[in-house]
Amino acid sequence: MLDKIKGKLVVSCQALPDEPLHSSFIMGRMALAAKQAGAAGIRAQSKQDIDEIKKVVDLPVIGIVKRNYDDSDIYITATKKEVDELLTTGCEMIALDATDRPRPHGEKIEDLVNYIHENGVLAMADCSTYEECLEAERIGFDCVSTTLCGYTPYSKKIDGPNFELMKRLIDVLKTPLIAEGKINTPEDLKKVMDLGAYSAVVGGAITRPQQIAKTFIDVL
Ligand SMILES: CC(=O)N[C@H](C=O)[C@@H](O)[C@H](O)[C@H](O)COP(=O)(O)O
Repeated sequence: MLDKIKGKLVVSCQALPDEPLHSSFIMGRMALAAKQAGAAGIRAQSKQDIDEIKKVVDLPVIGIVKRNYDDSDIYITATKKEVDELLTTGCEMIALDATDRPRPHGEKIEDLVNYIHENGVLAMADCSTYEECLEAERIGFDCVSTTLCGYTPYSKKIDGPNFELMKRLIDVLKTPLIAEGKINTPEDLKKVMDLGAYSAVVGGAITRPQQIAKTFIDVL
């Protein structure tokens, strides 16, 4: 999968239950639209959505399951239960929260990564800081991403992509850096790829119409 997405765009097709497009059928059509536009991969949430997407497009999929737990703030593929759900889908890569926060039931990130690898699937680390990306590389993730930058209480919140963080990471990591999070324009995407990102994931700016409509309404 990593060869297929190198230098190319992955489109995240997600709509949670509280979003207007929440529907596996619609996520499948979003994935088809992304494929027709030339996307090299899809990032998707939930077994149901991934099963549908796999029926409609033959692109590699980064799978996640978002689920909240009472004993942890981690919600992106938090435990083995979510990994097991994803392993039934045939997704090529599983992304999981790799932030420096306790996981539900005291589960350990190293155990989850080993388990994913034992099942022949790649593992992507969704991180929020420089240090977390380095630790993810040490643990043995196949690629690391900036997905959660600005979404942990201790990471820097900015409106667009954190170019500075990406540049610092690209300079030191041997593991591919996937740029993800708040890539809101084609210019943002060009910039992260010019910095040396291995690949990039764009979500809301392509697949969340409520977010896209707001960018127009906000200028009025
Ligand atoms: C923080 C979090 O939960 N991010 C999620 C991770 O899968 C998605 O909601 C984002 O859409 C995805 O990361 C792509 O980012 P953006 O939509 O900004 O292009």
